[in-house]
Amino acid sequence: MTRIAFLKGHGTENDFVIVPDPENAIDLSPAAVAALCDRRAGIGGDGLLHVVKSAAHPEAAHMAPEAEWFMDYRNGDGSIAEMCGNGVRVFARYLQRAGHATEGDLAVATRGGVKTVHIAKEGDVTVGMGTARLPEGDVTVSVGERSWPALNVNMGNPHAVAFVDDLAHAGDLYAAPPFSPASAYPDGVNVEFVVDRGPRHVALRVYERGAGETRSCGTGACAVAVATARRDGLDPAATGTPVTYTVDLPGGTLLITEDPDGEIEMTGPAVIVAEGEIDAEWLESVAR
Ligand SMILES: N[C@@H](CCC[C@H](N)C(=O)O)C(=O)O
Repeated sequence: MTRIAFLKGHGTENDFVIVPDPENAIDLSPAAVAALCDRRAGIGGDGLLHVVKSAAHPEAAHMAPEAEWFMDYRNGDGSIAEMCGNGVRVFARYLQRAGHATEGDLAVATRGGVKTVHIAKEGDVTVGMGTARLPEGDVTVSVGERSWPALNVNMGNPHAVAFVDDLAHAGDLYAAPPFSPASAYPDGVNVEFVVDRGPRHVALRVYERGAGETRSCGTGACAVAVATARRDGLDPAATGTPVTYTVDLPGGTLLITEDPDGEIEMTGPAVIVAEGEIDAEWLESVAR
């Protein structure tokens, strides 16, 4: 029986199946990814980190001179996303563990561009997430009878950030919260529900596009920090002073700093919990 190596990891309990495949030789169709991420019939994960050399992937070859490795990120339903903030920390932790990276700064290619990750020997990992875009346009997010205005924040991937009185008002989040206008997010959106916890301290729940409600979302935490800073009248570009928010998620806490040049840094844990082998015949049988 042919076997394919995998690992399992998480960042603030946003969990991933990791498939090392330097030469991009494994056919990871959307169906194969969804089967691997299935929590009952597969390994289980909010998403999958396909670890490929940039030079070996058509979407990343142009980044190869800057970043040897490409994070080919997939959502748990098999769809493709531009960026995953928790995933890129876990990706870097895997590269360190596998001996492909040492402590210090590491450039990682993603669909959202090249990100610089700072890896310590153990403990937290910090990643430069780039800048946030705040596309114009009013958006409303609903759950049952309740609805809220939401701020549009793009971290490479789309987010709608809604401030609520109580995180329980987001309900059971078994389905994607409807938004309007329907044209606001042609490719879907990640929705964050946010409450205040104290000065520069918030908590959130998130419904992730392609995964459902998850225990954490790194790009979501960055979007929330930027949205909250603007709501609070804090703009590092205007004051020349960095702003840091503590963001509590169901699975842990992330620290998000926005610099005066708009660059956002995220710090949080990245843990590898297991490694094993996938039965290649099973994968083949579920791949189509
Ligand atoms: N969990 C991720 C975000 C993953 C992608 C997202 N579901 C999307 O479709 O945009 C994170 O930590 O940022």
